[in-house]
Amino acid sequence: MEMNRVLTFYKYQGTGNDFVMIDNRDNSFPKDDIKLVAWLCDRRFGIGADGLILLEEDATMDFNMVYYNADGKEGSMCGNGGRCLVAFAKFLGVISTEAKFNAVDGVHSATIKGDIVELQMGDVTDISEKPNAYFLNTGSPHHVQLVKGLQDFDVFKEGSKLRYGVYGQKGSNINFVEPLGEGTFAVRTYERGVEDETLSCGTGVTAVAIAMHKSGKVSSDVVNIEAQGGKLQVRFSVDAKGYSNVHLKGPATQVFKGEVKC
Ligand SMILES: N[C@H](CCC[C@H](N)C(=O)O)C(=O)O
Repeated sequence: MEMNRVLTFYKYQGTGNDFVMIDNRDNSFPKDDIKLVAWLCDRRFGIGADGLILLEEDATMDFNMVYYNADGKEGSMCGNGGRCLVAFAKFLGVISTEAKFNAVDGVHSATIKGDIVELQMGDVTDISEKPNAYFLNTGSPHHVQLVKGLQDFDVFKEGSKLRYGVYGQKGSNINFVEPLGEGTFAVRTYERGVEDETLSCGTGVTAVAIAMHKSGKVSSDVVNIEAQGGKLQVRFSVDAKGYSNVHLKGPATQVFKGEVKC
């Protein structure tokens, strides 16, 4: 590491899924430095986060989102990170109450009111049914499995077993779900790229809501999810082609600003 560069960063969290945010509109961030990103995300040697996100200029949209998992590698879409980035864009004065931005899986629109960010996610048409689970892509790949006794469930052990054993090197994020009552589900997620349980996963929660609707466990087009780190809401439209107009809603908060030598 260079150690003579001083990087200004902001720390954000959305239902306990936390991110280092960097304003990279001047393109000064060394984007290919996997080791640097992994170190910034390290909870003991660095700042600590589930991921790192760059806010960049975009030719046609309000901004561009670049997302890295805590392992330093560029990840697929991150729903909570996207919501936090909208809050960061508002803080920077890049947007006011509405945003349209580019991310790795395409264009997203969003609205922000106070610290509540509602983010439109991609349409979902392919949902594969497995013996006792569902697999779908909501910007990131997600395995969704119903379990009993979720609070005592060994998410790390069972999650990593499925992540590597069933989905191989490329892997998948693994969500375990338990119904809590009409239209409400508790969810715990093992995240690929973090290789651990996180307190919340936005694309995961979105996948759970859609899979629960698909399986008939909920009939409403608004689904409430209680993640370990807080509550999120998912709504969608459904027709013969699949799920569209998918929205993920919940809080996104700035925690602190800092400078790091690297
Ligand atoms: N925490 C993220 C998911 C990141 C997906 C990532 N772990 C990957 O599979 O690349 C979210 O809120 O949607």
